[in-house]
Amino acid sequence: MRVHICAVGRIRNGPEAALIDDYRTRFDRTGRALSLGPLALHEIDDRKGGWEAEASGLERAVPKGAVTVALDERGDRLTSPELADRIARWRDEGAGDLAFLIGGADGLAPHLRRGTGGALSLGRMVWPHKLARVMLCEQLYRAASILGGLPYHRD
Ligand SMILES: C[S@@+](CC[C@H](N)C(=O)[O-])C[C@H]1O[C@@H](n2cnc3c(N)ncnc32)[C@H](O)[C@@H]1O
Repeated sequence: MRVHICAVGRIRNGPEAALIDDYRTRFDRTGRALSLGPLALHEIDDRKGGWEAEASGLERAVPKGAVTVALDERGDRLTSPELADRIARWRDEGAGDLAFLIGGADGLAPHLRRGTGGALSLGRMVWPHKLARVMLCEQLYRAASILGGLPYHRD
């Protein structure tokens, strides 16, 4: 199952880019034996068009038929093993693509705040979109390490 992050805003250089690259590489390496990945990033321009343009950019970036999960602070608060279980279930049910959606400064348009795979919260506080992307990449790597039986996650 291919995994996608469709996110408003561009991250070029800096600490967030380095962390995202690191977790993405680790996810791809660990996921290969688990039929997970690669992890693709799709960035939507946040400089023109406002909310509606961002929403249609996100919709265009999502592969046809993908299970979609919105990142939203009002979403489901899962443990890391619960997220890993959900990802394994979508994979085992035959989903070809899994796409996570991250909004920009104004958040996701209301109709995108819950995907076909629900909404995922990283806690009740609001994080900058760049940090939300880093945290999601880390949780994806953590999920792969849990499913692969690696000693990275400790309860
Ligand atoms: C700066 S936040 C936007 C906050 C905006 N006020 C809202 O109502 O969504 C940018 C994006 O980061 C993600 N994000 C921020 N905090 C989050 C959290 N606690 N859980 C899940 N996603 C979060 C969401 O995708 C959000 O659209």
